[in-house]
Amino acid sequence: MSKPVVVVPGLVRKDALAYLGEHVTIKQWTEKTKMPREILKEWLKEADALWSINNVTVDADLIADAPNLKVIAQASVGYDNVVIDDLTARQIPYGNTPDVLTESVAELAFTLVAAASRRVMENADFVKSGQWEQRPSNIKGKDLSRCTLGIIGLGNIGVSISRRARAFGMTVIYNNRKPRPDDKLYMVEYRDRDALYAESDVVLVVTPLTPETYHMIDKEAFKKMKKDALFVNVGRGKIVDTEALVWALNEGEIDYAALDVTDPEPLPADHPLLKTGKALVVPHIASFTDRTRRDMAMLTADNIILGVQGKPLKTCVNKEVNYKED
Ligand SMILES: NC(=O)C1=CN([C@@H]2O[C@H](COP(=O)(O)OP(=O)(O)OC[C@H]3O[C@@H](n4cnc5c(N)ncnc54)[C@H](OP(=O)(O)O)[C@@H]3O)[C@@H](O)[C@H]2O)C=CC1
Ligand SMILES: O=CC(=O)O
Repeated sequence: MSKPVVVVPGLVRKDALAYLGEHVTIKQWTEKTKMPREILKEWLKEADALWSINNVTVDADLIADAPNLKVIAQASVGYDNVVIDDLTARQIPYGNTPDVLTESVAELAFTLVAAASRRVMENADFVKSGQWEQRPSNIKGKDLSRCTLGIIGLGNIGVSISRRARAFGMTVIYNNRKPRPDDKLYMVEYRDRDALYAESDVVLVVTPLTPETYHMIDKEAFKKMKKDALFVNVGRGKIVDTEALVWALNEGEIDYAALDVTDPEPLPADHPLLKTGKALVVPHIASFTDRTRRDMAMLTADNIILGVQGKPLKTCVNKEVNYKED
């Protein structure tokens, strides 16, 4: 019997691909350029599974002529490039990779908080350029132990960030659409969004990107933050209105930004955000450690292998169509 066919429309880790290849036939786009959507649609006509990647919009149109598709999986927690309802309508389970990256993402998020609060990058640059003594005296640090961290999106990653913040002596408040019944366990207190902006020295966003969170952080939000607030985003770039962020930094509505995610991505080197001189930006690396990327890729491969066999995925977003154990 021939093996199921899995389409991989870009580069993914070789070790996970080798493992996947023991179970299925892989059809991979290996060009450096993005796979044209029409070619992907053509390949999907014969496919049993798709290993999606975040620059591909996965929707009803993409899979319209793919009658054999049994599963789609991607190596990320966020699935804002995927129209889940379109897959559910076709009874196709979608696997993402929660949990395995939580600690790595929290570590990077807290690294941004700590580095930005002491302006580590700028100060290191003064040393490198021979300006140890000439560094401006207005670049002062914040004592995190005297600061309140406001986390918007206290989910898996938010909780993990809150633990790190408490270890640094920070007070932690949070906002979700509704309070968590277990929040006392984490020693964090719920606030509505406006109260969180008003009280926080550090505002950190780690929600998914949804129609509700798109541009949730806009001019009005920045106006409600403290003038010396540090703003951190590890959720998705489009949760923030980037123009409003540039405005807020230039006008002194907030003090500084530290970002793992931006809109656009990649952020061009001449982008006005970088010209503010008040932003620490890293290129979407929060889960980028060798161990974690391996775990994410292996979990994706497992979800695909299970899916093509008609078995329940390990991690499934649209659980209502996840296959049932006999
Ligand atoms: N930078 C990076 O490399 C990475 C970024 N991410 C991003 O982080 C996101 C969160 O991941 P994770 O913690 O695992 O996910 P979870 O689902 O565990 O947590 C998401 C949290 O966001 C809250 N939330 C959702 N919508 C809103 C809203 N409108 N307002 C306020 N809070 C909201 C949810 O609470 P409630 O439902 O009660 O509102 C929940 O607590 C991902 O979706 C992804 O976009 C994830 C991994 C890596
Ligand atoms: O951005 C990364 C993710 O896992 O989501």
